[in-house]
Amino acid sequence: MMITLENAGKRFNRDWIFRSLNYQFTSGKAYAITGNNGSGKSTLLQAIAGATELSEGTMAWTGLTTKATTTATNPNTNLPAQNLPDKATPHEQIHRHLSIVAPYLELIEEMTAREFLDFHKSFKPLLSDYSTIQVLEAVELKTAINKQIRYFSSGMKQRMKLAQGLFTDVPVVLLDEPCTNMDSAGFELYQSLISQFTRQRLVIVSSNDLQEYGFCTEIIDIRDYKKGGLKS
Ligand SMILES: Nc1ncnc2c1ncn2[C@@H]1O[C@H](COP(=O)(O)OP(=O)(O)OP(=O)(O)O)[C@@H](O)[C@H]1O
Repeated sequence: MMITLENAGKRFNRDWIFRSLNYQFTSGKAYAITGNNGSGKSTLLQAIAGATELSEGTMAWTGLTTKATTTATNPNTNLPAQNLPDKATPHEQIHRHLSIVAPYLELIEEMTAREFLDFHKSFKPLLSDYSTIQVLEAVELKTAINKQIRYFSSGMKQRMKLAQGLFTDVPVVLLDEPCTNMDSAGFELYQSLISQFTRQRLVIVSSNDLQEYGFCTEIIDIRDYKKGGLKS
């Protein structure tokens, strides 16, 4: 699958956050969005997620396969359904195909770790072969399985967010400052999880910290897309 930005721009009031951004993100690759504080990394990530509208240009997700049966055919061509031309996913459905880890997305503090993951998987399945317990084990939170999230430390909450983000069965993983509040063991865990669970997916990391985005092969410096002023 692909995410394509064409002539994309976003502004808040009179300030352009980014502009004239042409870019194609493809499955199986990892991308980093870098830039100083307030430069627009999170804004770009939210635009890619379809959570914020662009002010100009377009953003399209194409090539997402709906699990067609082998007997389904295109009535116009009689070819198997998987040969149908790529159709852009409607923006209101994009959220179904992504997981996002971000400081501004809160956990449900009244729930225990187990309840939270069970609730989450009723909307989006976990990676096959992973039970709630196995996911919590993988992020080293098994001993906190029945603890309410409100009593978690900030680093434990971040591990919980990573569990939700990386173990959800979706093709696109968006990570905004994914190691916020993590200690050195947390960074190591993050890097190990990334190498195990993101290989076949499209991953985009918004960060200034090489420990968070060092595995990415493509770098987008948001400061390269600042040209232009207010169009009148
Ligand atoms: N809803 C909004 N309304 C107005 N301005 C906004 C809004 N959201 C973000 N901004 C502004 O857009 C700019 C980019 O913010 P953004 O959060 O994308 O930056 P960032 O690069 O992710 O920053 P940081 O590294 O500090 O997380 C900032 O100047 C911010 O104040």
